[in-house]
Amino acid sequence: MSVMDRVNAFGVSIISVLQARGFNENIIYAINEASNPQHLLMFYFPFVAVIDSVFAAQLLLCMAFSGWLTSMIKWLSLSDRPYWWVQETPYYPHDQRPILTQTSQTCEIGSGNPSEHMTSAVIISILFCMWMTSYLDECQCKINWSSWIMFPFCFYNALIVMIAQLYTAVHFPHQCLIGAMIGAILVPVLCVYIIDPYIWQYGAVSNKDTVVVRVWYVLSTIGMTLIAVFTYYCYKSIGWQPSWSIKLAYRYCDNPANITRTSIPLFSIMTSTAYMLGWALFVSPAVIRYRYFTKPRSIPLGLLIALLFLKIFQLIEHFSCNLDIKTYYLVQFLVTVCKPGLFLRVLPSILKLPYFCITCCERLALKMEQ
Ligand SMILES: O=P(O)(O)OC[C@H]1O[C@@H](O)[C@H](O)[C@@H](O)[C@@H]1O
Repeated sequence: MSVMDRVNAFGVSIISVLQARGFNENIIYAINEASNPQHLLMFYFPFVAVIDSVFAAQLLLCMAFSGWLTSMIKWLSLSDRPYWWVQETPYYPHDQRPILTQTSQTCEIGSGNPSEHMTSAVIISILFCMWMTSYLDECQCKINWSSWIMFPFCFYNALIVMIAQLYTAVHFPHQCLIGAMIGAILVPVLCVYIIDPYIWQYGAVSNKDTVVVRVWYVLSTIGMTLIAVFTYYCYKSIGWQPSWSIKLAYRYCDNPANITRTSIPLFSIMTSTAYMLGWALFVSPAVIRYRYFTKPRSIPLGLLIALLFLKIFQLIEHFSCNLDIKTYYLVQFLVTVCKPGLFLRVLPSILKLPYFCITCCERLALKMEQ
């Protein structure tokens, strides 16, 4: 028995205890959906962008980079998920194999380590706390005990998502902990060394032309894409089957209709690099002009337009999902690259339009009166 088998078996015992205890499945499903990395970028990001472009820019890069990193680690770690491991492993004697209940969210098809849901949950929690702290500072509401709320908030958020992930038998506990750790390390590193210096123009980037910095970011994204492609073909050349986990998922998933093509690491890498490219192309220090305290801006109009954009993306998704897989990926890639431009450049400018029109009308009326 390997150490990994023992760790996995310990995880299966925890999952069995949770499943035996029973939870409200609708709440568990909602928690998993709310921490789904694709949903965070697809739905949270546009609405966060309406409120605060700096928060949105931080969220976008942290999520995109973590998507790329976790997918790469998944490829390298080649790790199992509980729902198929219990049925495959020789660890248990035949008559003592535990039975894990499967739900409609169990059949994830990528390899299991780390949990991307956990990374996303930790990222959004920490960023939200950072944003809240800055908001309270701005409102002169310096609350000394804010850290007493913020840290437990992040911790309980992570714990709730971990329980939901374990309950659905998608991950082992250690995979959740590794996912959480990645999120907790990535946010400070990316914010302190990349995002904030660029947006607030301090440190090494402050002496450089924005265009030069942007070119560097684009080249970095291309480099990361090449690393992913290189890893993929290196693996293939040594006889690794990228589809190994997909085959296991189809073999052991009770209802294969629950398997979605967007849950494979390749799709996650494609969307992550597209978001990073969009970030490199469209994020600039100008995003500080559109923050929660910036006036005058019409937030209801912003929310409406964000909904409209989302509807358009849904339609594109609807029509492109019948295309062959390569064209589908290409369409998704192009749409994803444009999203940061739409939500961080176009949308904030539109929010100022009603006030601009009112000011123009007032000036015109004043002139006519004179
Ligand atoms: O590693 P996890 O938490 O199981 O997440 C895997 C995948 O889960 C899917 O539900 C998401 O749509 C993907 O974006 C994600 O890559």
